[in-house]
Amino acid sequence: AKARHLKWEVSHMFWSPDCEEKVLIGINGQFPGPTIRAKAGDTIVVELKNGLHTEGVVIHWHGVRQIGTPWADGTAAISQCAINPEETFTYRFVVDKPGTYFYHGHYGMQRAAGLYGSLIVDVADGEEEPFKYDGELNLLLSDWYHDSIYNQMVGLSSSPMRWIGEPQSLLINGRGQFNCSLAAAHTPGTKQCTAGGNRHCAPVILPVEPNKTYRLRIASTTSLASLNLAIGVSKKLTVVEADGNYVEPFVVDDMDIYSGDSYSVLLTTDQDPSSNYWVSIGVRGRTPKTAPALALLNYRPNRGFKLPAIAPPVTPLWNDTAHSKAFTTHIKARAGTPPPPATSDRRIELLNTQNKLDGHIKWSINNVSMVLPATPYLGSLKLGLKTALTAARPADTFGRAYDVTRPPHNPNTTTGDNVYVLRYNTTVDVVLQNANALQHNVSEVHPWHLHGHDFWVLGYGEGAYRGDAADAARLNLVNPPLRNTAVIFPYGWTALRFVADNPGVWAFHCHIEPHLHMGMGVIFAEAIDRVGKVPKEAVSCGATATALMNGDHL
Ligand SMILES: O=C1O[C@H]([C@@H](O)CO)C(O)=C1O
Repeated sequence: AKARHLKWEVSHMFWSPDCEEKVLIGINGQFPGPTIRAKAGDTIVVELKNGLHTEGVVIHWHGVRQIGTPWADGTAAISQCAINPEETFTYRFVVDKPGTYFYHGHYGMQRAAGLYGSLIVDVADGEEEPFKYDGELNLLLSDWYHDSIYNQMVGLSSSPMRWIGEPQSLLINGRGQFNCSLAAAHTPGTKQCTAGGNRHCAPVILPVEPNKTYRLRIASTTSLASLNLAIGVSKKLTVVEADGNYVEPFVVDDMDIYSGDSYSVLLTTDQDPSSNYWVSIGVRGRTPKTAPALALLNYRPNRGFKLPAIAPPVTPLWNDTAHSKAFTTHIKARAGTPPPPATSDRRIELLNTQNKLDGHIKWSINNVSMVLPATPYLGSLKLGLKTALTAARPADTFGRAYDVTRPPHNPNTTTGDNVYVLRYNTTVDVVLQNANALQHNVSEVHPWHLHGHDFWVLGYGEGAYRGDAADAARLNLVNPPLRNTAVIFPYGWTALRFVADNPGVWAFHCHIEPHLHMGMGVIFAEAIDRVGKVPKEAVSCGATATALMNGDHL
């Protein structure tokens, strides 16, 4: 294992990810940010300089559990102070598990402004992956809005709310095409994009040799969109990894990818090699208003930009929920994955509702919408500051009387810290309960992401969770997949289990950027008494703060 030192500077830059010039947040002049490639057991050291002029920044290493380093999790107001302009903060953490990961901003809506990149961890020297392949292709998926995140955030917190709407473009490795199609010949009413050039929005070309097996690494950092990916004519994809955990291999024609998910799938290039083929990414779960993203699977020695004669594969209809459920529930842990403890010590049931607060629209968990504090929890809880927690502790249950099939009877909500205090080494069950939003007959998809852990996804159910024998019978304790992101389907529930064995303060939230911004999350404060020495620069800001902590005074 070795240490990999990286020097990064975050800055605003002009960029044209979908051929329209906008301002986004890049790293070292690149968008997406640099790909980190490491081996399991390596230590990653990122010296991150904030080159934004007037706002803080942090970076979260999505899927890295940060065992023993909770201050490196990169969550503003939770694990650290936002890094001020001109300041440098050093992230130092171990990537202990091979897999497909990514990193992204975790302050305000900076992820949606383009602050993200890939993080790929290979097996340690001398180890082997449990499947074989000849080459690798990396697809980092995102969605893109022409409105700045400042416009978006002001809209979301205005009364009446101005919803961000659907994205203008979907991006593959930071590239998309707005107002034109690479496959215009097959898409009536669209104009053909110019394919070539080295512009920011030039299409992604994925070079392959015929009759080989490729590992596609796919991750989604979308702000809003749930996605589906399909490739070429013989679409067979073998799913082998999810969120940095091996899964029991299974074959699909197309696959769903929710924001926060990552996968590896194996693709055999056994199509007629005289042609190139389309990789198509479409929107699921919400009425799409965004054209599919296309990339070219380039069978060598064809030219990269040789357009396929056949149409792009059509991804399933956005509201074919049965198709989505079939895919998601197919995912099982690969043999050899540790099984969950047979029982839990605590069950936390979290009702997800859309609510109103003085005319503003919020998302609430057990009727409390999360707000983050001025002082990061990791420091304030470790020091036992009386001001660290504001409200009473949130409830572990929402009661069985709530009707999840209708808009909330009383839509009024409050705000709070939503901090759950977890005892060391306890086994915690979380049941995420979906419900009807404010509008009648609307219940949305929400992908929930947990920091600091993988959880076992024990099962999914329809309607209200009752905690009775019938619900218990729906849980898989034999080979549930280990993941860090799990979706709740409309009007359904999802049950998760994890062991609170990683002291720290961990966010658990909807990975839809505007929903988190509207309060859709909770915090797990886990065994704070066992958190090691927190670096001062994580939880105090600037040299004067450090000096004061050293006992100096003004
Ligand atoms: O949070 C959301 O708000 C809108 C809608 O419910 C109100 O405009 C929407 O689709 C969301 O996901």
